[in-house]
Amino acid sequence: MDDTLVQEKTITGETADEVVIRIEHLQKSFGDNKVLKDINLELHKGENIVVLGRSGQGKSVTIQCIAGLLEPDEGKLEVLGKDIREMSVDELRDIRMKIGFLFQSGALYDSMTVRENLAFPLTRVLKMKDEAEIEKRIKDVLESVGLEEAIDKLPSDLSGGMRKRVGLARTLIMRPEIMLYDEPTTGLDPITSREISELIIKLQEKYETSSIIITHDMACARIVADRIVVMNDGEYIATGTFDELAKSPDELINNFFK
Ligand SMILES: Nc1ncnc2c1ncn2[C@@H]1O[C@H](COP(=O)(O)OP(=O)(O)OP(=O)(O)O)[C@@H](O)[C@H]1O
Repeated sequence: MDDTLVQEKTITGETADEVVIRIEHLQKSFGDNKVLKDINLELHKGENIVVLGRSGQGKSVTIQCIAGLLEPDEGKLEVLGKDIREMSVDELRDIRMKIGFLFQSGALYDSMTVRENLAFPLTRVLKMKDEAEIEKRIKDVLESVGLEEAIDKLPSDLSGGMRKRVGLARTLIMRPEIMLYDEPTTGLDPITSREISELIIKLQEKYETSSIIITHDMACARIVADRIVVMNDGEYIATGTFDELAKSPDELINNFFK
């Protein structure tokens, strides 16, 4: 495909489906460091977008803005139909519950068993009290990630891949509508990485989430991406499918696929 076509194809995608995240002219600086210069993106319901870009380009900063962990300086950032910058504290808290954020580390509590790690967000955040319902949700989500047998184990008893699965389960147990993944396969061997990538797709279908996935793992990108956006110098400079971008004559884009 002609690269110009890829470049000109709108970063906002082409379907008229429901938009769950709409970003327009988003900017974010840290002191003199202008990290996000002009970010524009639409994530549609059920879509998986992968963000590629060299280190330090602002990929994580963008999703931290979406998750409400960082405040943008300028621009529009609509999540599930409402601008995050205009939300009250209560609205922001409600929207955060609809966003699942999977960090690189998975961030499990080491001193808690898998069951306790999974119960924690239900009792502390959702304020659930019905123990039978809590146990049901834990077992259901563990079955989804294929880890029923690990329920009484501590994170230290699990492999890196298993910890990732528990991290995924802990995010999904909140039944988020949107999933944000920051390098979900980092530190895993290629086979486990592939298993996690396939699991991401399976879980997206089961829980009907829409996702933004930051990754440097091109095998993961190939498996999970409906669409890829390439970030450079504070902007998204191109979008397309894996195969479209892989054929781009633009060296900056093409380099990711070598
Ligand atoms: N909380 C913060 N305070 C100050 N500077 C920050 C903060 N968070 C990120 N930055 C800076 O923003 C820039 C982009 O960081 P970011 O982590 O988003 O990059 P990235 O594209 O995700 O990189 P990588 O692929 O290495 O994870 C970096 O220069 C970083 O130092």
